[in-house]
This record gives sequence, structure tokens and C-alpha cells, in this order.
Amino acid sequence: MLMFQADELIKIRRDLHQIPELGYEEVKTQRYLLKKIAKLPNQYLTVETWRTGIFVHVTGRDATRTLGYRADIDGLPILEQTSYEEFQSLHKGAMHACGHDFHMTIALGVLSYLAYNQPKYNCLFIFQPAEEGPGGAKPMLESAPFRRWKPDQMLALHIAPEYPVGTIATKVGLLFANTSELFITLKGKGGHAAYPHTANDMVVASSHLVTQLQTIVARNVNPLDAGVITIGVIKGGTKQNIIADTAVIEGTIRTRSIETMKKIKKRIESLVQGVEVGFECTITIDYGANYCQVYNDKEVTEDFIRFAEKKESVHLIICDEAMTGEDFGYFLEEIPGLMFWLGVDSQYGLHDARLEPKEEAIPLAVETIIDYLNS
Ligand SMILES: CC(=O)N[C@@H](CCC[C@H](N)C(=O)O)C(=O)O
Repeated sequence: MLMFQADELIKIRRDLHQIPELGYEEVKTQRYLLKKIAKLPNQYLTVETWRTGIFVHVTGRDATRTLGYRADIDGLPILEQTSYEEFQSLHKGAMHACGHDFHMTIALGVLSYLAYNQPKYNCLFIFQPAEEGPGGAKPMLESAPFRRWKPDQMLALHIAPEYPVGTIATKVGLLFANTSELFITLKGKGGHAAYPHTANDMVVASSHLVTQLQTIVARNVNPLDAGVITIGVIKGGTKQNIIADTAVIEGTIRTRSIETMKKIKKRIESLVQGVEVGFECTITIDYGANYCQVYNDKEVTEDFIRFAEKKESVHLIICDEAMTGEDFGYFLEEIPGLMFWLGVDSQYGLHDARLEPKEEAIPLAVETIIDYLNS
């Protein structure tokens, strides 16, 4: 058997699409990937698992340099609503809605080529869990296998539903934002719906807080800078005629700079104090997982751009930065490298239950990365 061909890659993507697992629960995914890797000739490969992730080291002809390639492997808690009839998620309520099934398949495709064709330099493939949270990049970066095989350069891609197949988009410098998760719990006094004067209603308090949080970006962030506060979850109460004693707000904060992130958090804390006083309740804040920005190295990215410009099958776009987050940023904090967007042309975007990326992008990406590694 030779490297995985286009039809096999599509099958791999569909298999992986059916078994999405949340961060650090990627047990079946890890088993599946290990099985595929075990089918490859092992002359140049050394495989090591790390929690639910995997490192694969490929020995090159010249061991003076190592190139790192990272693919994230976790899914999202989304009930799939695609038109796929034959390969929808078998894990009800979980979905590969951020393209990690594509990311893994592309990494396997490149790896399968290198298993048959020894690369010039060493390569390190990193199949990383928990990108959507709580974050796998930082602990993997600090792990023993990574320190032993530490790459000199890092590369990763992310699918981009808004671009046609064949498009690669990237830029020098900031590509993705600094992010912080946000979990706020409000605790007050519940009671009978007919006796509001005896209780502190946490549904009302949390509603006020959500509205106040929206003023931070509108009124505290310099309009020439940028910030995002999205509240994705608001939960409170148990029954329509019971005043809620607890409410929970969950969201995410995005900024272009660390300073703005600090400023936003300070404002959140002040507003929370105000709601505590105003509604006579207790509020706790937990910032969950924080990711640093994705910052593409100038030299490596310019070199990649020159390569992509020359490649006929690629339409290169120099894009703007986005407020998405990615813990791949931690690799780039320590090692020069880049991330790029891969066009997959879906009507529905990332984190949408209807995301349907076009599979033709997979063999194209595999071929492009192989060419880049050989360039
Ligand atoms: C590419 C992408 O969609 N990444 C996620 C990363 C999530 C980070 C963290 N869980 C958070 O919500 O802040 C994103 O939502 O941008």
C-alpha cells in the first residue's frame, strides 16, 4: 500500500466525522488514528501517545532540523444538522463543527507520504486534543516527547468555510486573537413567584449583567482597537413559578492585545461588583481557558507566501486577522512558524450545526503541504 490516496482520505474524514469527542475524551479518535498510523511502514516513524493525543516523529535524512505539524482532534457539543445521510455523527450532541476531522485527515495524508518517502528534515506530527477547551497545546508543548523532539519551525492550518476550495489565506503577524473563556455564577435568594419582595431574583440579576457586559466593547474599548464579548450560555431557574436563586452566564472574550484583555477583565469585575451590590447577591468569576494570540513569524510566513504564490493549484489571499482563537498560538510563542486558512467552501460557518466543508480540499491540502515540506 502506498500513501493514502484521495478516496481513502475521504473515507478517513468520514470515519472521523462520525466519532467526534470533546476535549480530553478523544479515546476512539486516538485509537482510530493509531490504527491508521500502524498501517504505515515504520522505518522512519516513532509514535508516542500523550493523554488522548499522539506524537509521531519522522526521522529525516538530515537530522539537523525538525519541522512540526499540528492537527487538533476534538469535536464540539453541537447537535449535527448536516445533510449527510451516511456519515453523520454517531455521538448524538457532538459534532466536528470546526473542521478538526479535516485537520486530522490532512495530517494523516501528509504523514502517510513521509512514511514512504523519507523527508529531508525530521518532522514531528502533533495530534492535539482539547483545542476547543480546556486547551491541549500548552501542556503538549511542555511535555517530555515535545521537549525531546522540539521542532525548529511549526505549521498548522484551519479550514475556512468562507473561501472557495483551492484558496489559502494567511498573513504575517497577528492572525487570531487573544481569548479567554468566561464563566460567571450568581447566587442569591430564591422563593415563591408571588412573593418577589422575599427573594433576590438571579434571572433578573443575570439579565442586567449580560446587558451591562455589552457596554464594555461599546464604551470602554478604543474603537480603533477591537474586542469581543460573546455570551453563549445563560442558565437559571428551575420552574416558571419559582424565583431563581442561581444563574450561570458563560461566554468568551477576544482581543487583539493582552492589555485590552486585562482592561476588559477589570471592567467585567467592576460591573460584577455593581450587580452584587445592586441585587444583594454573590457573584463568582472564572476565566477558564485563556489562549494567547496566533502570531505568524515574518520570515517563515513570507517564505510560505512566496511558495504558495508560485503554486498553480493555490489561490493565495493575504487576509485580515480574525477574532477566532487557537491554542496553536502557544507553539508560535516559542517556535517560529505559521498558521493558514484553507478554503473549504461551506454555506454555513465554523461552529454551525450545518457546516459542510467540501472534501475536495483535503487532497489539495495534502499535496500542498507535501510540496511545501519538500521545497
Ligand atoms: C478556530 C476556533 O473556532 N477556535 C475556538 C477556540 C475556543 C477557545 C475557548 N474555548 C474560548 O471559547 O475562548 C474559538 O471559539 O475561536
